[in-house]
Amino acid sequence: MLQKLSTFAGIPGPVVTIVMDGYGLPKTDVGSAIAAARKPTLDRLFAEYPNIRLRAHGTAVGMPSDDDMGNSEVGHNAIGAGQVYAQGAALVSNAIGSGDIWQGSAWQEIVAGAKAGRGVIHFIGLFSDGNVHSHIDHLKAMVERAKAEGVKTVRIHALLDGRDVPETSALDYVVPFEAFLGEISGGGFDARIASGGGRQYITMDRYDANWAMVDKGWKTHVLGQGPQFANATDAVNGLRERHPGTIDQDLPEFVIAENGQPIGTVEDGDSVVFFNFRGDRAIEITRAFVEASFDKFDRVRYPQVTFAGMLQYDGDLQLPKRFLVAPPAIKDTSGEWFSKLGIAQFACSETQKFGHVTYFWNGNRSGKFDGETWQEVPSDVVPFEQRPWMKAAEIADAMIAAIQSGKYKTLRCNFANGDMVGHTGNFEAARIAVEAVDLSLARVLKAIDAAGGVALITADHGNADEMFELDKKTKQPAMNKDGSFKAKTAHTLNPVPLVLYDNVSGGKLGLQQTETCGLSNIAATIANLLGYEKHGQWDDSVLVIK
Ligand SMILES: O=C(O)[C@H](O)COP(=O)(O)O
Ligand SMILES: [Mn+2]
Ligand SMILES: [Mn+2]
Repeated sequence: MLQKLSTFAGIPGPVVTIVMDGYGLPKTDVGSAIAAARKPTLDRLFAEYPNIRLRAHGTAVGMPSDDDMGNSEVGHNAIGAGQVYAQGAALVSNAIGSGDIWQGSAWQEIVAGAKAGRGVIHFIGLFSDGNVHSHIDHLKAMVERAKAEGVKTVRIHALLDGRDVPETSALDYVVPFEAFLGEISGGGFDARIASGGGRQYITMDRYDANWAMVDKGWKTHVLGQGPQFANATDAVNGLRERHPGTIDQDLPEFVIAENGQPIGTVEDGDSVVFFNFRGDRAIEITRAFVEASFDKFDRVRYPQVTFAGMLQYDGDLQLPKRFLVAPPAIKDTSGEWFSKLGIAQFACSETQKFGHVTYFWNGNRSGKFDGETWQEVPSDVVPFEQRPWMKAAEIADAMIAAIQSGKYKTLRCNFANGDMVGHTGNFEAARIAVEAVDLSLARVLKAIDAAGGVALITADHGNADEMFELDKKTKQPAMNKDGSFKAKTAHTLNPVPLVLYDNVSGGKLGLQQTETCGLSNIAATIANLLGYEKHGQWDDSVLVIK
């Protein structure tokens, strides 16, 4: 059990953690939608309350290197668990580096399954080096290994990124990869890209927000339905011509065909690897492949395949049963230990981030701990630049009601705006997104004051803080050929804030800035605010008790 602190009895009211998704602290205001936003409440918080910067990227959140940006999965894992675990990106690259992945039963079954059928392995996944959901080097290693093991045919179904990497960078990946596939093919081995499309258009929906995307992905990858091209390079060029101004993540589907016949439909006896390591956007398509009875859309045809995920995407639901690399086993999360103390906990977000503030927060656990209440506000199903306020007001409503109910000692929520609108690359919309969060924050803080509580206001990684690619030399926004600024849709490497909103302790509490402090220091800080020592496994608290 967590011990009581001897020096501090804890806050009388609730301790509320507010995650402003995608709200980083940039080095320069140039290109920052946050700096451009009118945000009186946030400005007041930074001017008047204790606040520090937390590391939210790279090794501080379990990524392979400090060149890797943070993301919502690893960020919420670190916040909720109070610890840093090596994450999917690092685990897969280590397993490939050591060769352990090839010895595992899942890879061997994939190869054996293909050989027992037509000799075909399909690899479906996000086609970039973003390292948030996948890495193209992992795909390359698997194609090489498949050939070495005597597999005859490889078909790749490439989801174009432009969201974790520059927004129109698809050809930077497709052209060299098609060249690589050309070189490695021959002598009875044939590896080609067979289908694909923008990741926000097909296949990679999450949290049941829009199954129609997955339906479209199935029709593209499995049934081979869609506009036909001779190869993926032609497809990207052709789709860009037909849909001017559309960025990679939103490009429609394409199918590679020969003599009018798609070259890579999925058939009985094939093997299929979904090569993303991250779970949120992998679960729905995985379900379509592994569930015998399935009612989310009409699959038309349900090929009997040997299916594996790069990781297991949901440990509780064992989805999928076959996976190439074991996910991190996250233990002793704050949710679990607060539950053991009998502390009632409330978690809320809108659909797009609901799993982040529940499942990821609790160490990739889909069930609730005793005493937890979760509330999901349904997200709009529109391009978010069209509704940048998203559901911030409704999340605030839910939080205020939960605070006023007096039932909960800790509450947490995620405002998705800075991140989801940041990913669109639309500066003006991102500015409005930040303003929407500011308005909602003001309302929640009022309710916290009335309940005698405190808030920790933070973020899981940056995004809206850099809306343009900056020129490395001039530090000014980089330009497209037509003179417009190059939009940046990806997360940033910037630190995030941690503000202690405290009108209760009379100045007794503060925050300690250290060189290494990061998201994993938040759980212990919450424990201290509740009047408890941290769990032995958690990273240190940054709370100062004067
Ligand atoms: O899935 C996405 O939308 C992006 O790749 C990463 O964003 P997230 O980590 O904030 O979800
Ligand atoms: Mn996020
Ligand atoms: Mn994001």
